[in-house]
Amino acid sequence: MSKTDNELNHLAIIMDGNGRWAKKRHKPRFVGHREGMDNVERITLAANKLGIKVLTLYAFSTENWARPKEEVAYLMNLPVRFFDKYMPTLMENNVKVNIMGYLDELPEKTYKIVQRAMSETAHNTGLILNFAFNYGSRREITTAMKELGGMIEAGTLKSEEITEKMISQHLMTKNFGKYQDPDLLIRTSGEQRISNFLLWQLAYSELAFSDKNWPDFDEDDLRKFVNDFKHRNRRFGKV
Ligand SMILES: CCc1cc(N2CCCCCC2)n2ncc(-c3ccc(F)cc3)c2n1
Repeated sequence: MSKTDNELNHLAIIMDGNGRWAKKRHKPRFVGHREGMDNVERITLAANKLGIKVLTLYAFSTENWARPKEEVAYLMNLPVRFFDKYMPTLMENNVKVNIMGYLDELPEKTYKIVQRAMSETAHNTGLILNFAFNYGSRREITTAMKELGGMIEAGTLKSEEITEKMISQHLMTKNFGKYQDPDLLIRTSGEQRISNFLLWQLAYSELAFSDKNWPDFDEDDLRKFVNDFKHRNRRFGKV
C-alpha cells in the first residue's frame, strides 16, 4: 500500500541569518533585517500558493530585548514598514494576520500597527500569517500554569482534571484549533536549535534545517522542504 503524503497545514520558521547575510556583504545589520522583512512577504505568498493554512514566523523573542538599543529600535519599526509596504498585497491574497506575544510590552507605535493589521485582516480566510513577536515559549507555558493554578485556587478546577488539551487551550496558539501544532519547523542559517520557540507545540513536529541565511531562502527552497516533508515517515511517538 503506498504511503499517503503528509499534509502540511502549519509551517513554523525560525528566520535566522539576517545579520550574517549583511556581514557577508559588508553591510550594516539593519540591511539584513530589511532584506529579511522583504523575504517574509515572498515566503508568505509562496506558502499561501502551496495551500499552507498557518505560517508562524519567529520575529522577535523575549530575549531579543538584550540586543543593542539602536538595533531594537530599528526592529520595532519593521512592522510599520512591513504593513506600509505589504498590507495591499496581503489583502489581495486574503491573508489573515495574527501576532502572538506579550504585545503590551511593545512600543506604542508598534503595538498600534500590529493591532490595526489584525483588525484589518480579521475577515480574511486565506493563510494565517502568525508572527511570534516578543514571544518566549517558557514564559508562555509559565503563563498557562499560572492561569490553571488560579482556577484551582478559585475552586473552579481540580489538579487531577488538568489534561494536555487543557494546557494547549491556555497557550497563545489556542485559536488555531486542529492546526495549533506545527507539522514542520524550518530553521535557516545552519543553526540547529529550537531557541525557546513553541516548545509544547513542536512535540511531534518534523524539523528541517537550511544552510541558507533567511534573506536568501526562496520559493524554490520552500517547495523543496515542503516536498521532502510530504514524503517523511511521521511517527507521532509510535513505532
Ligand atoms: C521586530 C522583529 C521583526 C523582525 C523582522 N525581521 C528581522 C529579523 C527576522 C527576519 C525577518 C525580518 N521582521 N520582519 C517582519 C516583521 C513583522 C513583525 C510583525 C508584524 F506584525 C509585521 C512584520 C518583523 N519583525
